[in-house]
Amino acid sequence: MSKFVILDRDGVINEDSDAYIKSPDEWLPIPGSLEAIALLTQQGYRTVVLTNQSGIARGLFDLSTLDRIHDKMRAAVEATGGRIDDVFVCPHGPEDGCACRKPKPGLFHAFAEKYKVDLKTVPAIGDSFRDIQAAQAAGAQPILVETGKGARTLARYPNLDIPIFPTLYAAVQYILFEAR
Ligand SMILES: O=P(O)(O)OC[C@@H](O)[C@H]1O[C@@H](OP(=O)(O)O)[C@@H](O)[C@@H](O)[C@@H]1O
Ligand SMILES: [Mg+2]
Ligand SMILES: [Zn+2]
Repeated sequence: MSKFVILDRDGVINEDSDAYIKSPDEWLPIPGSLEAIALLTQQGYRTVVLTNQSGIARGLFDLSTLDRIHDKMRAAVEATGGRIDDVFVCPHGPEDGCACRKPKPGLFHAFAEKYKVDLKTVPAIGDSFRDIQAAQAAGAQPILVETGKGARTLARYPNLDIPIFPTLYAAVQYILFEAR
């Protein structure tokens, strides 16, 4: 039985921007995040990314640019000894009423269906409140990191009853410790 970890992208793996990540050049890894994914891979975990990319619907970048951003992300992770097994994207905007834009759980359901996984066994690491909401709606195990928008999330919701860590690396160490 494969062990999975779900990661949000912007603000967890790479630096986020209020102006969106619109090109491969704007995609910059958060210090320690590539090493955190490598640690998961080396410990036998499969890593999937679930990400809102409303920049597509907003016309800020197109799907081929998003593919090039993800090519850069995968290459950077692999160069550090890790692997990203899959990426699930919501390309829609807030007004599109789709089922896949977090905080809705549609991306989680698409992942669980494709890999035949029981989501209650899967940690889901994010920086935004909507990441936590989507994980809870899907029955996964939400974890907040304070990178990206995480510090803002924690300031706005100081009483979150979920594991909270300063970085992805710290969150991965917690996951590995809990699983021993
Ligand atoms: O954190 P993930 O899900 O990987 O991606 C978030 C991005 O799609 C963008 O999501 C936007 O939210 P709106 O989509 O405009 O509400 C803003 O928060 C941007 O700053 C952010 O870069
Ligand atoms: Mg994020
Ligand atoms: Zn969507």
